[in-house]
Amino acid sequence: MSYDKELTAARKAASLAASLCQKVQKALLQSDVQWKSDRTPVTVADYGSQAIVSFVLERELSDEPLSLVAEEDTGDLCKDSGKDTLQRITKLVNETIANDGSYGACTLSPEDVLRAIDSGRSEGGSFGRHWVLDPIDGTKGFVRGDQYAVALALLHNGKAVLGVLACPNLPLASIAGNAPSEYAVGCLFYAQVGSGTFMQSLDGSSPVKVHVSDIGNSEDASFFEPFEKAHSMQELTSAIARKLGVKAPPVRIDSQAKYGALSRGDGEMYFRFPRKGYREKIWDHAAGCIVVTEAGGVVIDAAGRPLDFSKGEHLDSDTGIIATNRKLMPSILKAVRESLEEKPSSC
Ligand SMILES: Nc1ncnc2c1ncn2[C@@H]1O[C@H](COP(=O)(O)O)[C@@H](OP(=O)(O)O)[C@H]1O
Ligand SMILES: [Mg+2]
Ligand SMILES: [Mg+2]
Ligand SMILES: [Mg+2]
Repeated sequence: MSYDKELTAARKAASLAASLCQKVQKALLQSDVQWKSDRTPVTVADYGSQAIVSFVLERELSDEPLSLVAEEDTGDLCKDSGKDTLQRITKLVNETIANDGSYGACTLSPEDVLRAIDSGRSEGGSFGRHWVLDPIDGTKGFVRGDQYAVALALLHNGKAVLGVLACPNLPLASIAGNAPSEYAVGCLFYAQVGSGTFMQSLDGSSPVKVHVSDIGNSEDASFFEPFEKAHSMQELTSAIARKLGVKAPPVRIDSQAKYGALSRGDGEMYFRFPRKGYREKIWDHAAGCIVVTEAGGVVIDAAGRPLDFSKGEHLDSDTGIIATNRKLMPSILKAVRESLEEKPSSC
């Protein structure tokens, strides 16, 4: 089955949302950053990006009802204290749509923006088609001026069938070994089931097909992990790396840009071991997962099972998530199993 039409819409939606985010990141005011009840940050760009993606998908795929599972909701924007923020978001969204030019003189009211953001309340599930959106994955990286990604995937009967990652701050050249890059930044990765993974610049250079690294000896391999210490147990990942004889230091960057970098072979492994009690969300992995698997990689949980996106907004991965190539997977799983057995249970 082809998802070409949906992929074209998704690439446009993610690119337009990324242009809104780039504009905000350049002039980010402290007042643009709020803290949600779960003590994680959200900015006008997270909301604006979600509104843009929802608007574009509705317009480009108007022949089917939109089912969107997305991270943000309008709870805080509907309060009196959210009025100014909503105005700011509405202005950003309308400027972004006007700059794009392909939707004529269309302008959204604040109520339209609230509706667009709240179209992301679908539960998803194992039947039918559901879009999955993280409007800014890596908000902490975004606020810090580092890596972040607009991550959009389509699930069909619980399986990711396409994924797009817009990574505005990711260099077009390899970031292997944290290489400082004087190259242009801004990558768009996209993949459709059975058709491989492609990368182009955000300003639309011709796409190149990408493939994960072919390195089969873990001593020659390097790994990505979250920048935020709170998001993954670095003591555990360094124990795993030691067991594998990895010499290179970890490359720590925010967001699913890690999946993008891995899909083009900048590194060979991505380890993510959240602390006990944390439940992963599907929007943090659906797009990155298919970008890596269509590039010839594998994405599994610590028990070696593929990620299951069919159970609503949560991923019930076992302990941690690993992305790598087929050659390295067996030795990684062995090192993970041994390291988990040796890990003090307090972590
Ligand atoms: N304690 C925790 N453990 C693991 N992941 C967490 C976490 N707290 C937040 N996250 C998730 O980590 C994501 C960022 O991934 P990374 O750590 O690879 O940059 C965040 O996405 P958002 O920034 O979209 O909220 C958030 O969903
Ligand atoms: Mg968040
Ligand atoms: Mg996220
Ligand atoms: Mg997010």
